[in-house]
Amino acid sequence: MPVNDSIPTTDQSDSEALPINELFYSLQGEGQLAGTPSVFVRTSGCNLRCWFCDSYHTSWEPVHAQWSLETIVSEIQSHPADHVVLTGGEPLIHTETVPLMERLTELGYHITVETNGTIYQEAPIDLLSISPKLSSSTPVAARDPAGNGEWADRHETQRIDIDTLATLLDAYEFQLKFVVTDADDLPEIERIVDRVRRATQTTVTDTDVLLMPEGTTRESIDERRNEVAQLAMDNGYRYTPRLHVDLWNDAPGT
Ligand SMILES: C[S@@+](CC[C@H](N)C(=O)[O-])C[C@H]1O[C@@H](n2cnc3c(N)ncnc32)[C@H](O)[C@@H]1O
Ligand SMILES: Nc1nc2[nH]cc(C(=O)O)c2c(=O)[nH]1
Ligand code: SF4
Ligand SMILES: [Mg+2]
Repeated sequence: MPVNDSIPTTDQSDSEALPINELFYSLQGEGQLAGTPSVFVRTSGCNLRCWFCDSYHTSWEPVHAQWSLETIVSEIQSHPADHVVLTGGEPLIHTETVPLMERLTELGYHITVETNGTIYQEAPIDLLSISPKLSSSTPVAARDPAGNGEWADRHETQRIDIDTLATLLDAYEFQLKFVVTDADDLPEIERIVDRVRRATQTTVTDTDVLLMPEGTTRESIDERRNEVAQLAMDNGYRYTPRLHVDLWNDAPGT
């Protein structure tokens, strides 16, 4: 999934440039702000390797061009939205996202950051959409999309960092958005939420916890939607759709 070739790439000495995989205008498909017109800025590179990653070309096989802060901002301004979603890959591995968020805040944008919750950056973030990764995301050999389980140990070691999660919750408005593959994920979600509650100063209500069905196509979401909705009801958690998948299936740039 290459980036838009018509955008000039910057020279490598630009200290605020970012590796951009794609930038597009859509409706926020997930979480509390689902349905909100938003510009998505997708950085490339990730410290984890979920077997199901729906952004394969930012994690398993990164593809990107270096875009200057000015280019990113002017591309954002070309769309009729006042919400920006910074995602990836893992956007917070890049310190250059901080000046970008500062500039966007000066311009009056609402900023959501989609993150796996393993990295803290101090930045003007309006909603931190944290998606802590469960053991069912680990790329064991049988589920490895690119190799033979070489990433499994590293992913397993890094995917949950309770202290960082607590720091993030204390710093930002947040949602905790878990990708659910089946009912076996629920005990682990409860354990993580319980550990985070004990580590943070911030109140985490059950409706701050969102369950989202795993799946990148209408067919796969159809298979899980009702089971995940029922699990949300049974536990008092919130359900979130994947509205973009319902609307546009797996079309690029949506
Ligand atoms: C590609 S990730 C990028 C942000 C960050 N690395 C993270 O994982 O939160 C964006 C969102 O898509 C979710 N996601 C990725 N693959 C998915 C899949 N196959 N089914 C459902 N959600 C998925 C992630 O959990 C996260 O909430
Ligand atoms: N429409 C739409 N909504 C989204 N919400 C979070 C996304 C992401 O990939 O982070 C995403 C995405 O890729 N598309
Ligand atoms: S943490 Fe996010 S970007 Fe990284 S592999 Fe998992 S879903 Fe993909
Ligand atoms: Mg996505």
